[in-house]
Amino acid sequence: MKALVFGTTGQVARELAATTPKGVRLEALGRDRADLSRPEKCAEAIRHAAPDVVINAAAYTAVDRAEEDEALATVVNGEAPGEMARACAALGIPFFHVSTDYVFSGEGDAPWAVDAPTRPLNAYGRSKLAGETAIRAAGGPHAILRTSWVVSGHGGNFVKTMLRLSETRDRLTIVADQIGGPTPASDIAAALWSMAVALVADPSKGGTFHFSGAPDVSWADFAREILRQSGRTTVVEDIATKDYPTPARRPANSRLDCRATEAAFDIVRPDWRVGLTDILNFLTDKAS
Ligand SMILES: NC(=O)C1=CN([C@@H]2O[C@H](COP(=O)(O)OP(=O)(O)OC[C@H]3O[C@@H](n4cnc5c(N)ncnc54)[C@H](OP(=O)(O)O)[C@@H]3O)[C@@H](O)[C@H]2O)C=CC1
Ligand SMILES: Cc1cn([C@H]2C[C@H](O)[C@@H](COP(=O)(O)OP(=O)(O)O[C@H]3O[C@@H](C)C(=O)[C@@H](O)[C@H]3O)O2)c(=O)[nH]c1=O
Ligand SMILES: [Mg+2]
Repeated sequence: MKALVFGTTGQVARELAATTPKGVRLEALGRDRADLSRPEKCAEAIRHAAPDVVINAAAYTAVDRAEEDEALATVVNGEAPGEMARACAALGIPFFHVSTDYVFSGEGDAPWAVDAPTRPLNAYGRSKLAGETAIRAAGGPHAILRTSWVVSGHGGNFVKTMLRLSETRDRLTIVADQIGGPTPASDIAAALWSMAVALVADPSKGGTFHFSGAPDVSWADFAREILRQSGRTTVVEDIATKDYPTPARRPANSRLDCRATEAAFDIVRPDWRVGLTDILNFLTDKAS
């Protein structure tokens, strides 16, 4: 089986490349070979590679920057995945895409079901929702995996931010009223590979799925566990979202109901505290 992956440098893209299963031949395209700001080029790349399955792991992920740059975010996160999905539909091959908890409004405290109404609060969320809609409209076999709060040893993420800030500060103020599931990129890659193998065998298994790490926590609790596991003495103080103003609004409730993913693919929510230990070990080894 040949898999074409969009993205080489991102958190999920790197883990997909590092964990390619036996029997899968991977071709990964970076920005130099497939720029998502040029959606038609991405479709052309799919036709040229003639893969058995396509996974899109590239996206415009700068949430605050997207507020001023919504047009580009919408091309990259909305139009490009739509073009990719149409190219895959024409070839009759399954298309895999990663989406986000930020398509939801964050109301209430119940976990969001896959078919719960979407209402993004920010430009990034709107652009990701546009991608979901375009993929479904393409009409081919596909799976959209919504995940949240992605972390890994690579790229920019909350774990690395907390480690960096704790180098110079004894006290961090972190929002405690946004709740969600931190998700190691390595677990997302494993889920995507299982789903890819399953859908190539049976394309009717597609749809929209949720996948996040457990347990659900606040960013403040997440920060405390990062610092605890790294042996740092920096203290985390809970603050409210209103006391941490940012250009983009973020959902208060990012809990994802992942039960349908377990039922369809036997993929259970991973304990992110275990993945976090692996990430911290990786970063320590890299530094020494
Ligand atoms: N990060 C998170 O917390 C979450 C992410 N997601 C989704 O998961 C997926 C993977 O995210 P993640 O691995 O964290 O992403 P990263 O932010 O780690 O990396 C983004 C990737 O997209 C690439 N990219 C950005 N713009 C373009 C472009 N115009 N053309 C080609 N490539 C481009 C980047 O390439 P380059 O290095 O060249 O810039 C990079 O490889 C995305 O769909 C994201 O929306 C969902 C929930 C949470
Ligand atoms: C650095 C810092 C952040 N925060 C808050 C801001 C924010 O609410 C939260 C997390 O900050 P981040 O900048 O990592 O958040 P953000 O980049 O919005 O993370 C999101 O990225 C996109 C791509 C997704 O799809 C989401 O699932 C989610 O992971 O922590 C503090 O309260 N104090 C701080 O010192
Ligand atoms: Mg971010």
